[in-house]
Parts: sequence; C-alpha cells; structure tokens
Amino acid sequence: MAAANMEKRVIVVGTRQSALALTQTGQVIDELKRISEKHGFDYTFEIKKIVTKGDRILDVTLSKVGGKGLFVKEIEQALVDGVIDLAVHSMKDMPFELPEGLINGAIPKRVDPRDCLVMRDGSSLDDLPVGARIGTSSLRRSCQLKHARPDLKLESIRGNIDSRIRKLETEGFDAVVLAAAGLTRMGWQDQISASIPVDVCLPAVGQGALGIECRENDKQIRQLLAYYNDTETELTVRAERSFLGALNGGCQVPIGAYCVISDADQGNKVERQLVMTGMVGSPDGATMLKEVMQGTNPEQLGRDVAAALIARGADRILAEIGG
Ligand SMILES: NCc1[nH]cc(CCC(=O)O)c1CC(=O)O
Repeated sequence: MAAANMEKRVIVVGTRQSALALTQTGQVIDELKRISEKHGFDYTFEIKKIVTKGDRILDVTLSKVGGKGLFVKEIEQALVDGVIDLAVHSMKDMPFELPEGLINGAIPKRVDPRDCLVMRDGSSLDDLPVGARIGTSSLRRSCQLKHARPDLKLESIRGNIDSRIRKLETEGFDAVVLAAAGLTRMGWQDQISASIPVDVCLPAVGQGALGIECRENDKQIRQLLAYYNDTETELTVRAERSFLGALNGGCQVPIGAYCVISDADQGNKVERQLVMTGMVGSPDGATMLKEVMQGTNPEQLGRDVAAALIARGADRILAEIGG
C-alpha cells in the first residue's frame, strides 16, 4: 500500500442545495467511503453547500438569461480556491471547458439516460390525447416531441423536479418531461409513467451520468477517483461532449446525442466500436437532423458526427436560435 493512502484527510465536497444535488452528492460520498475503505485510504467526507447563480434565477427562463454553466461557476471557483476538494455534477450541466487547474477526475457508471413522461393518465406517449399540454422548457425535448407528435402543445415549466411534478396537477398539464436519472436518484421512479425511447427523444449530452470534478494537482483525490471511473461511460460521454463542443452548444439548444459501445465480433477478435447518434433540430420540431456514425476515437467521432450535421445545415439552425 502506498504511503499516501495512509494519510488521514477530511475531504470537503461542494454541492448545490437542490434536493437532487444533495441526494446525488450523498450517494457519491457513500460510494467514495466504500472505495476508501476497500483501498486503505483514511478519508472522511464533509459536505459544503454552495448557492450558484443558476439557483438564484431559477424562476426566470434560463434560456432567456443565457450563459453556460450557470450552476457550476461558483462551485468551480471554490475548487480552485481550495475551499472544497471535490464537486459532483450532473454531466449534462457541466460546461464543455473546465477552468485551468481543474479536471474531471471520474465519470461513474451511467444510469438510465432516457427522458420520461410523468403523466396524469396513461402509460405511453401514444396514450396522450390529441392536443395534450406537455410541460418542458427544454428546446431539445420540445423539438423532438413536436416532431414525433405535431399535435402536442409544449409549454414552458420551471423549477426543481418536485415542483415540476406538482405543476402537473396545479397547472393542468397532461404530462411533464423529466430525465429518468434524476427521478431514479431521488427514489421517485414510481412516478415515471413512460420512458421515451432514445430514437424518439435523444437525450442531452451526458444525461444520466455524473462528473466528479477535482484539482488537477491533487494526487490523493485523483488516485481515489480513478477507482470510481467507469471506462465505458467515460468513452461514450467524451464522444458526446466532443460533439457538443464541435457545435459550440450549451444545454439550452436543441442538441441531443447518445453514444453506446458495441463489441463487434470480427471472427477471431472482438472489435470495440463507439456508436453515436447526434441530433440538431429547430425548436418547433419542423426540422430535425440526425446522424449515426461509428468509430474508435471518442473525440474524433464527436467531431465527425458534428461535421456531418453541419454539412446538412445544422449550423444555420443553431445560428437562428442564437445558441
Ligand atoms: N437540467 C436539470 C437536470 N440536470 C440533471 C438532471 C437529472 C438527470 C441527469 O443527471 O442527467 C436534471 C433534471 C432533468 O433534466 O429532468
């Protein structure tokens, strides 16, 4: 056992104060405690709550305010300043570029990446009556749902997961759209009426995955986090993020991507391929461009899928939205 492992240390974990952030941070800490014990690290963990700009303006339409990474800037500053040692993010809220000196130390195994419907009645997209009112403020979700069902009325809805579910009743929606991952982490999976297949609604880049951010020069934490990384998730999320970066997109544009690993049996050897679908659409769902490609280098694959969509006019769609 390396001597560094034996050193006692209190690791301060920064988190937003939303129920989802606190819950997933708690779950990550439980897992890191388990890994610490297993590998002989003498670490204890402490939570530090941080209020971000995104939390302060949750009642405003975020897509109007604009700006990328509204939920992470203050947390990253605390990491840079040494006030905290770790931060747990939903991968899909993580900006494309990390500040100098910070890295993503681990991407743990991804859970269900799909969007789902919490419905008043019914158990599938097809059960929604003609002209049903659907609550979502994600342009990506409205684009794809409108494309699949032009009759649906997509309306803006804000707030944390629990307040969005409440609005199903109080604001008379027929359904609200949420990520299965958030509901499951909260233990609310019984609220899911229908999972939307990824070929109907391609998830946001990194949806269902977490990112654990730390300082690049913190060797102890990096050693600990290496045990928590999931290689398959890391490769697929890297491809998706490369796609997002090549399109210069934030989370407020109708961009979706989902990458999986497929092991193709080539007779005498198994070849590992990344298979990625990327999507760019107009908010009204009238235009929706999709490409599926495969490759072995995640960054290259992301750029290739982006280039293929740009060749078909994706950059013009995004320029119109101002994404
Ligand atoms: N945009 C907010 C957000 N950021 C991460 C999740 C949970 C899903 C995940 O971890 O990917 C959610 C809620 C949602 O989209 O329903």
